[in-house]
Amino acid sequence: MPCIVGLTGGIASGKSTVSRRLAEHHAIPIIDADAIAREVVAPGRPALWLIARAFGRDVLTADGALDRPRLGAMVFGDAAARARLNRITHPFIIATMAWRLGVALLVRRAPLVVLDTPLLFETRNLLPLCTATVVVTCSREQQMERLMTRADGTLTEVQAEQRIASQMPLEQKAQMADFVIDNGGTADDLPEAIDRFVMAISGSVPTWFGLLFLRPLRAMGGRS
Ligand SMILES: CC(C)(COP(=O)(O)OP(=O)(O)OC[C@H]1O[C@@H](n2cnc3c(N)ncnc32)[C@H](O)[C@@H]1O)[C@@H](O)C(=O)NCCC(=O)NCCS
Ligand SMILES: Nc1ncnc2c1ncn2[C@@H]1O[C@H](COP(=O)(O)OP(=O)(O)OP(=O)(O)O)[C@@H](O)[C@H]1O
Repeated sequence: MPCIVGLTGGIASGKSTVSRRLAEHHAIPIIDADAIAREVVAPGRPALWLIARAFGRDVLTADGALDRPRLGAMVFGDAAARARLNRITHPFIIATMAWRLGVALLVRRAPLVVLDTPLLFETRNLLPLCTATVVVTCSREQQMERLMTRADGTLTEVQAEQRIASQMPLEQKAQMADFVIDNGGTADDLPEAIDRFVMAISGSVPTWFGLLFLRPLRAMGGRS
């Protein structure tokens, strides 16, 4: 029985860094919601047309692509606008993720697949599929600092704070998860924490337990 791990965290807490090591060092297939979220809004795709209809043609660049900074500025400080964007994009993202999960499990016969999903606990759409969940954590100050550094001057402090506030608090996610990868140390500390997690997931959560107990519990909205 394969194991499907839902990987999540807060914005800039280190999910992609963890995913990269899981893929490169442990050969685990990763299905990356952020990457798919970009694919489904590529020029010519129906989601982009729906976004332009809902938010106006101003959210497109001169060459017809999505103006991500502009749309980001519109949705991260406005819950209603964000919900509207999520209603458009999430069905396309979920369908693509489910399809790729099917390919990884049935065609590639992967024993373990990771769904890298920032909003795993917020939307709960993919939670019923997961046999285990893991959250990448760090402090709020580290989140701010990493987010600002990565944005390289393109985000104001207020915008960075809005992005953090648009997600469930990281401590709450950590409480809901089966596993936590602490990324509160340096980048050099992280590989060891990831490898410990891989050992734990390979040994201590029998998939039958996840499928029989954790998944139905999550589907009912209960805590794992
Ligand atoms: C608003 C958009 C255009 C901003 O693009 P931008 O390039 O600045 O950010 P990027 O897509 O790289 O996302 C960075 C991080 O922001 C956070 N984030 C993205 N979308 C959302 C959202 N709707 N709600 C809360 N947090 C979000 C995630 O932690 C994500 O990892 C883009 O994030 C988007 O289209 N979001 C809607 C799709 C979505 O929900 N994606 C998240 C994965 S399901
Ligand atoms: N332990 C660490 N110390 C310092 N910087 C780190 C550490 N871990 C990751 N980073 C850096 O922090 C930034 C955010 O990391 P990463 O992109 O992995 O986060 P994420 O959770 O995937 O972000 P997002 O939610 O935006 O997709 C990156 O620039 C990364 O190089």
